[in-house]
Amino acid sequence: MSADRRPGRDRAPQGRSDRNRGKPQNTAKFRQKEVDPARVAARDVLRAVRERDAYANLVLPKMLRERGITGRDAAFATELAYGASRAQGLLDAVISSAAGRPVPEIDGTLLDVLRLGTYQLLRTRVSPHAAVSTSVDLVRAENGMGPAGFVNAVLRKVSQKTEEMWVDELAPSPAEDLVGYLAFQYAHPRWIAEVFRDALGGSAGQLQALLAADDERPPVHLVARPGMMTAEELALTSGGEVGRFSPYCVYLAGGDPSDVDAIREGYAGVQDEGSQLIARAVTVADVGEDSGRWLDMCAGPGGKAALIGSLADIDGAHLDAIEVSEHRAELIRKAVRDLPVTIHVADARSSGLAPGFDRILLDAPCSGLGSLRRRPESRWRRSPRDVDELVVLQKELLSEALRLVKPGGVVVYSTCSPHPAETTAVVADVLAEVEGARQLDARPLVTVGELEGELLGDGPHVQLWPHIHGTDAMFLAALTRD
Ligand SMILES: C[S@@+](CC[C@H](N)C(=O)[O-])C[C@H]1O[C@@H](n2cnc3c(N)ncnc32)[C@H](O)[C@@H]1O
Repeated sequence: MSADRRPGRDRAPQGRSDRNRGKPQNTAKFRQKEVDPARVAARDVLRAVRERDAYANLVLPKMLRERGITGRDAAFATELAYGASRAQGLLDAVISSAAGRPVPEIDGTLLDVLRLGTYQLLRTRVSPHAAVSTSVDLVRAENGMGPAGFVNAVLRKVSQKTEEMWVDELAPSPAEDLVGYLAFQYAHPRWIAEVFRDALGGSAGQLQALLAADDERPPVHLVARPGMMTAEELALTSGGEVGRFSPYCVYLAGGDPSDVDAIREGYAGVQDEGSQLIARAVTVADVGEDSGRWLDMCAGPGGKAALIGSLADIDGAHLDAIEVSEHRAELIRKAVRDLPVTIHVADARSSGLAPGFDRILLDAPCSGLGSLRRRPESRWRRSPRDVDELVVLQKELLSEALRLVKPGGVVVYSTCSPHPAETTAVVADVLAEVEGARQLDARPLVTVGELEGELLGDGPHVQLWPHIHGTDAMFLAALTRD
């Protein structure tokens, strides 16, 4: 067992000076108290993320179900686990300053609780007393009195300043390093803020609005499956509001989507409105005579394949869906049940499928920098190197898409990333290499509802943004070949 994983009671307590070691501790002051299940669950999620590289948005719902945590407790656990995961960089800087040591020198199990406590102090309306005392209770129950004293001291120090005061004290100066300041303030790694700035054309105001939107809890978007129910019906039965752009979209006001009857019955699903627009774009492009051969080249877990499959069903078309991972192919099978979709577990660069498709979606594997809101911890796990590897794959997949599409057919290239290296640069490089390939204006393909004019930019591609469109930062380009 590594030193880091040893149970707390075996360790020298952190934060106590050597002088105090071995002295009897004041047990009356720290009487054993039961900690509420929401905070325990949030602490356990942070631990799973830190120790096992788990995904918070997969671990938490399962944990809440297994422990029977519902209603307000579930909402509080979600706020704490996701909020503390998203804000990790900011929280760690504050903790490190208050503890007087770098975060890697703090025991992981204590750090999880310190992050939760600091999040409550800086970013929630929980009273400072409750934020500190429940954190101390959590640590005392598991690690003992000494570590509980350390956590108590650090959090008391954190509680002496507001978030704004900590940002002023610890962030780079906005006059000298505006991107660094904004990245710190809105809890993003600096390199990601730089990528966003470049994708936004350098505007500091836009960057601030984007980082702020990306630092919020995202709205839940539902999709009404075409041919099964309308968005109006879904809005009525779910208590949500019909979306501004996608004709299938409903904004859920709150609550758990799995409580919505239409979702349980398979008439609706959870899907970002931007993803809905991209799936729809594939089906509305002009391809001349449509023989009904449609292809989704990177289909797992099947959100867009399910929407395209529903529209193919209405149009009498058929969708082939390729996915390299068997596990994710299984998820597609569940998503497209009863729809005219054939799943192929294969590498889409060499699937063996015959060319001549009318419509192809290449929703490429990407860094996911456009959907950081939905994957709370992911911004702290990504690195610029991830992007370099993905770009090679994205270009190979797009070249293959252009080989598989019929002359005059359409290839929609999309990413849930606004990173210029994964979006415009991939398209430009492939267009330069593939003879007869051309870029189309993608804007008419997503001109729907209130989405038109300035909201669609200068073309020929379309970039959606959380702070402008309320969607994930999805990119789409439309290509064809002679
Ligand atoms: C961005 S996701 C697609 C999301 C999907 N369109 C949806 O809406 O649910 C990219 C998918 O491509 C798959 N993938 C990665 N490399 C691939 C390859 N060479 N061939 C086929 N699929 C691949 C990944 O496993 C992942 O499931």
